[in-house]
Amino acid sequence: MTRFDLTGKKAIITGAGRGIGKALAVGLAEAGAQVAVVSRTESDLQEVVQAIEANGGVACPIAADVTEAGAAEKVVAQALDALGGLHILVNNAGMNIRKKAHEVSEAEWDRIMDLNLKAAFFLSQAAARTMCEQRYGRIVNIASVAGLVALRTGVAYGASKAGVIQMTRVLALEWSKFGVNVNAIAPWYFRTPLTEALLNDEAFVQEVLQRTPSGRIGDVEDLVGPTIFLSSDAAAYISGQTIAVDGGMSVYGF
Ligand SMILES: NC(=O)C1=CN([C@@H]2O[C@H](COP(=O)(O)OP(=O)(O)OC[C@H]3O[C@@H](n4cnc5c(N)ncnc54)[C@H](OP(=O)(O)O)[C@@H]3O)[C@@H](O)[C@H]2O)C=CC1
Ligand SMILES: C[C@H](O)[C@@H]1OC(=O)[C@H](O)[C@@H]1O
Repeated sequence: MTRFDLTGKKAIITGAGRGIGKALAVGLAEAGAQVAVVSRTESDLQEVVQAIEANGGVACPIAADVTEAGAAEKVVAQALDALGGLHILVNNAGMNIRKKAHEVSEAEWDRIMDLNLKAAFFLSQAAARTMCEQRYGRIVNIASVAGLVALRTGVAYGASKAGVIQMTRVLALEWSKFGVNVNAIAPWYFRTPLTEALLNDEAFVQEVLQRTPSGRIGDVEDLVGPTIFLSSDAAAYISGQTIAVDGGMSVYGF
């Protein structure tokens, strides 16, 4: 078994109904993990489960709104029941409402924070009870380069993702001694339903490419390898880190 093999590992991936989370769920299953896929839309989840099973993998759907009170405990309990254990949590579910700072409402701020940061924390807290007790766990938080540098994508979103990055560091400080490593991935633009409208505007795409040394928009497959790595034994001594998967964007000075 190679150090990147996830055979025998049980994983929860949130936001796995489409976009990045769907690619991560399929990828972790291909690497050997049994996966619980979480989102609100059951039909999306069934499609992902069928795709994983068609590849010979094991998956179970958990339809849930992770921002609901008590959802984290329920999702983790359902995954433990369905998979018989838990080793990996990928906090991927996230959303954005792109507004200038003058225009952001309290309700919009709360919606973004509730999903991107609060839900990720309480799912981590619920999963870590099992992970710390068994002295093994991998938590991978999907942040954004918006949490590292200032983007035009909105202050609430950027603050939520910066919060995810700092939450990653503090949870790593508390839980690494139990063999529970907590890391984050910070993507730049990838073509998904979340960014479809933006990336259908060729002028906007050209602006993105001008800030991207690699010269291309990310493909969701570019995120699968780094997520498998951080979920695997190969990352046994890595905790609290954020890996920018951004084509070099976050280091582009001038
Ligand atoms: N695409 C990009 O360019 C980038 C994305 N990211 C981050 O990557 C992550 C995934 O983004 P992306 O794949 O583009 O987003 P999508 O909007 O394409 O997919 C989001 C997924 O999350 C699920 N979801 C949304 N709200 C909830 C909820 N309340 N409870 C449970 N599941 C929910 C959606 O399913 P449903 O609606 O059925 O619940 C869907 O499966 C996010 O955290 C995003 O911030 C970061 C940088 C760049
Ligand atoms: C790179 C950002 O995270 C990107 O910006 C957006 O507008 C989308 O919300 C993506 O998350």
